[in-house]
Amino acid sequence: MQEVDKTFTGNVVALRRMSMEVRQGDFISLLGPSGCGKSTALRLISGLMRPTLGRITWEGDASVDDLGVVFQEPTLMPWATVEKNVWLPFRLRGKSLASCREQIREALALVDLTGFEDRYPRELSGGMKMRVSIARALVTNPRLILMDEPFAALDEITRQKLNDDLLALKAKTNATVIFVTHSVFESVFLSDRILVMAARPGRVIAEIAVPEAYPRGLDWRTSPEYARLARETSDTLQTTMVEDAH
Ligand SMILES: Nc1ncnc2c1ncn2[C@@H]1O[C@H](COP(=O)(O)OP(=O)(O)OP(=O)(O)O)[C@@H](O)[C@H]1O
Repeated sequence: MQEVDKTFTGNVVALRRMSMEVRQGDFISLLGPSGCGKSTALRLISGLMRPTLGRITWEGDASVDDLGVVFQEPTLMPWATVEKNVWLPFRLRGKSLASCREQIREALALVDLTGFEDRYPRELSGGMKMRVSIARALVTNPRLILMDEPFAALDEITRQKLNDDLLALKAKTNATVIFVTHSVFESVFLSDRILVMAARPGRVIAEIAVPEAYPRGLDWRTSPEYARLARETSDTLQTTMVEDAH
């Protein structure tokens, strides 16, 4: 993404000169206050919208058709079983359920839902529904996973558990992830790069590196380096609020 601008009608500058380079295996967080353009950035990357200015380019065999997307709401089909929900990306590509069963089984195993294939969404907790949604995003083995505040609606304990699970999954698959969040702690825990954004106009004001190796767990969450980076990130975010107040 190079020097991308997105302006909506009414002259709302949702993004100004946003640049970002994503490499295989990166875990990047977009962190910022409401309205700073985080979701707009994801929509541009996913091709749901086009930039007003600037370019988004894909290198090698990466492409906009090779994405998995996870939203804040799990957006499962209530009338379909877990297995059929996870089958959806394949179904949209014209593949039969029988031909995808093995991949669906593997994706459900990755999110710890083996044995839940025949359940319906109403029989699952909020955290489990989110895991189904993650399995659906992973099932095609996409080059890039976009996650838009996936855990924001969950309670703190479930959220921490899913953060741990997401990193375990990253360790297993070396997934490349762009993760939108409002949470300083989540961004420092999960990512290796944090892009701190400010609103009006939406833009990146700082990039903070988190040079801690994966896998990360409780030791990382309770380490002095984690606390120091959370402080630095929080202070940087604070400057966006001060600007906002003026
Ligand atoms: N389709 C649209 N038409 C007009 N304005 C829009 C549209 N989508 C977003 N905006 C505006 O663009 C700006 C950025 O919105 P965006 O949803 O990307 O922010 P965000 O950082 O994801 O916010 P939040 O954290 O609240 O989800 C906001 O001012 C928003 O009102």
